[in-house]
Amino acid sequence: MSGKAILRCEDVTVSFDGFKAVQGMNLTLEASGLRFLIGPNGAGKTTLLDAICGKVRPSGGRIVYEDGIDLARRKEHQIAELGIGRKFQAPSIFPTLTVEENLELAMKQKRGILATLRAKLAAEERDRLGRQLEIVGLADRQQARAGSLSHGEKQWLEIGMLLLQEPSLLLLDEPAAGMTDRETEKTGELLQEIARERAVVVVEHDMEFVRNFASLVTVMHEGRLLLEGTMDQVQADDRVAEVYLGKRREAAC
Ligand SMILES: Nc1ncnc2c1ncn2[C@@H]1O[C@H](COP(=O)(O)OP(=O)(O)OP(=O)(O)O)[C@@H](O)[C@H]1O
Repeated sequence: MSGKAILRCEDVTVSFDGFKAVQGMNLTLEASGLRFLIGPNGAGKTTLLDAICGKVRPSGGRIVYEDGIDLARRKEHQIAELGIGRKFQAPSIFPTLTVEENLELAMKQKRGILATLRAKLAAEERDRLGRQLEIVGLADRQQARAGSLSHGEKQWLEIGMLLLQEPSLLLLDEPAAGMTDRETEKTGELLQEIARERAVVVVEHDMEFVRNFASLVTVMHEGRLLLEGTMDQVQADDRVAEVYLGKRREAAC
């Protein structure tokens, strides 16, 4: 691995009433790039993202961000302010507002001002909003009510809203779930694009999606790191086949 790490999970453990959902997990992320996090159900993938964004507190280990900030000691809102964005499966958009208004609100949150929607955006901000609409492919849906968007478009809008907060690290849970094939492809392309300038971690079950868009894959099993590598390496690994792909094959029978 080359480049500078933006995040290092060192021996991270998360317990729920004594049950270790994550146990001694290690993960290093560079400042940019798309990382897929895979593993069978219950492997601890979502819990690891929850620990990084402060939704749950690790019982052991360190989560070191940038130049030595230990996230395990920070509160969820502080972690968000440090530049870590989290997207859950269900989009949290305002359905009665337009696409543009949703993005405006996201931008104002970044400024930390509870301005009304009527407050004029500075020209520079307007440009940024326009660019964001282009990036997430919603330029022609700007005036549409968010509630009227397709499932895929809603997900992209939320990604756009998160990007306006200028995260250095973006964590996403199955962003393409429930999407059409075309939407899934667009989502993969979007993730690759946004991962040029920031670290992006995607928890994913759709192996075809991972195969099409992953360069580096981290496999978790029973709360631990099982393997890290390219999708080819992951697919060729017997342990992965046993714990993950094998289980999937059995399930499909
Ligand atoms: N709040 C909680 N309280 C108790 N147990 C939990 C809690 N959250 C998760 N777990 C347990 O921790 C384990 C890991 O769950 P987690 O959701 O992180 O796995 P996952 O790899 O994301 O799975 P999936 O792919 O099915 O979403 C599971 O056994 C789950 O039941």
